[in-house]
Amino acid sequence: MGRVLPFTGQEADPGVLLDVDNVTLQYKTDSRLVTATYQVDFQVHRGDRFVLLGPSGCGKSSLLKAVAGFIKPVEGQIRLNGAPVTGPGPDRMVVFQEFDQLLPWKTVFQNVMFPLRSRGVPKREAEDRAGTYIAKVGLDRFRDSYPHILSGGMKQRVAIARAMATEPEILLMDEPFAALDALTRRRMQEELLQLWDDVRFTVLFVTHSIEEAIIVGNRILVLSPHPGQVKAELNAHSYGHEKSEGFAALENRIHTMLFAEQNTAPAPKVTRAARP
Ligand SMILES: Nc1ncnc2c1ncn2[C@@H]1O[C@H](COP(=O)(O)OP(=O)(O)OP(=O)(O)O)[C@@H](O)[C@H]1O
Repeated sequence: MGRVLPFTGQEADPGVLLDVDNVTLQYKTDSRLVTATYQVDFQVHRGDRFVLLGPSGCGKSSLLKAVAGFIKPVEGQIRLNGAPVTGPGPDRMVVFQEFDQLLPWKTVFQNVMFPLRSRGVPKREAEDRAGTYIAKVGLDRFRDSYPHILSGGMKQRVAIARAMATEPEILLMDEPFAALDALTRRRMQEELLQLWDDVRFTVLFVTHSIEEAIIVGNRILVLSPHPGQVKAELNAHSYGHEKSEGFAALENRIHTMLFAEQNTAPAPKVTRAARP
């Protein structure tokens, strides 16, 4: 549960679930220090489909890992429900790009049950939840199948059902559809939006596809090339797969931000679209 924050002179926004506050992330290797992101700021509200978008190497995955609690910021702080993130926790679940996230010796149903039982969810409740979420991702007929007979898209559906069944505060998705063929990827994006309509979960979604960001996200954080800094935060809540004029305009705007301005230093001033 959220804790009471010390008075800072600013009213905390009660709608904010995740607060990434001035976060710099670095990796130390034997030969050098790599700055992955520099002073990144953003806030995710409950029910947001919040997308981190930027070129390869700008630190999107690093930010997601920091939110998951796998790496610690060298500057700034990450807060969930007002409490600092100090490590992994059951309030955050990650869905990765790889198809081998599932335990190959367990069936679909057992895979979805596994994190529930290891968190102490009583058996009956765990079975109900697993069944519900397997149905929500359309895999009822495959609940007793083993992962090796499933397609890449089906495996990702199981990974999503498994994460959602734990009912985390926030679902963290790291390019979950990037390894799928174009048609399956499109179908998975639609299914994710349907699932969101149904369950209204909060998701932090990493992609380097501008199109995917606009389709999946209601908010898009555009990051500069390495080291990632915030270029802009934009609204994209009203676009689906149909490419309207608005969709194309937003796509062009983001494209210009990411590519045409690549040779200019990241602007210190952040363009932040007001929440609708
Ligand atoms: N374990 C690590 N050790 C050292 N450097 C790392 C490590 N992980 C990532 N980096 C570096 O940090 C920077 C950001 O990497 P990150 O994977 O977060 O970017 P990304 O935007 O997710 O890229 P991509 O879209 O290609 O996955 C890159 O320069 C990368 O080489």
